[in-house]
Amino acid sequence: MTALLEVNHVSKQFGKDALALSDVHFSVQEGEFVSIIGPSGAGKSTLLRCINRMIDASSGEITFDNMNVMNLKKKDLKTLRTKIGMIFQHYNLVNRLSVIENTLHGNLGKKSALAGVLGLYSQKEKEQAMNILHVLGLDEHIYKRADQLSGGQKQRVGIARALIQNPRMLLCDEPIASLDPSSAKIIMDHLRNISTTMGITVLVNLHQVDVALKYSDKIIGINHGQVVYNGSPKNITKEDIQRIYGSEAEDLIFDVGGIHAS
Ligand SMILES: Nc1ncnc2c1ncn2[C@@H]1O[C@H](COP(=O)(O)OP(=O)(O)OP(=O)(O)O)[C@@H](O)[C@H]1O
Repeated sequence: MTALLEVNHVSKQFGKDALALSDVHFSVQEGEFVSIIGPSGAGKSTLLRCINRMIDASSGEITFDNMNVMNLKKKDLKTLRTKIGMIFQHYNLVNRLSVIENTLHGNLGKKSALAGVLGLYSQKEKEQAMNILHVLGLDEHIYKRADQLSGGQKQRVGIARALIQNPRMLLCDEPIASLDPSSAKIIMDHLRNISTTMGITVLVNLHQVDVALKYSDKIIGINHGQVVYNGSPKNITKEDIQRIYGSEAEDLIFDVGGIHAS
């Protein structure tokens, strides 16, 4: 396997005092399913936002698909963003548009401004959208307005919108934080399936340690902006969870009863 994403010694400073990321270093292989876990304020969202250049890291180097992310100019930045599909906690759908229109919106980045404004999509694009919605179990909702869907259905539309870009990687920022456990399971199963059967790399921020351990090939544990665990979920120990979560760890260790102290 080759590394699709390399994060080398990346730091992010907000203002004078807030060091959100400190010398963060890890790589993600093509097709891997990687979860980033850590307590609130650890730097998980900041890290994802640096990877797709929603914000600029203060120092270090990020390489994605052989592109030097931190030095990209406008046109190449657009290319980067078509290769990285984003999934958000609050879905970020356009409520008044239908499921298929929201899905097709994922292709806006590849269109001219005029075609985008007029909502001009080819028959091929529409067929691709239908196929993706079918895979995600949304056949019967294709023409419904987004605001008529449940949270779990909305998140599946969010995934469809990301997939239509034909991305190399999905970046998912707390994709199940607003969902009930059964909807959350459906979303995680789809994300895992996307990684396994489509070969698309998945990098996901999660609050739920048990879910991260169950679905991931690799866990990146962050505490106070630093990577304190980088490895297989199979090898993670009670001490590792304590290092990642500090004082919050006791409750979580109870949650992940399957792990044992080293
Ligand atoms: N725009 C900003 N300006 C100043 N400080 C910020 C900004 N964004 C984030 N921070 C700080 O950076 C640190 C990391 O925040 P971040 O949102 O990345 O954490 P997180 O691990 O995603 O937290 P959560 O799980 O609660 O979403 C926090 O101390 C936060 O207050």
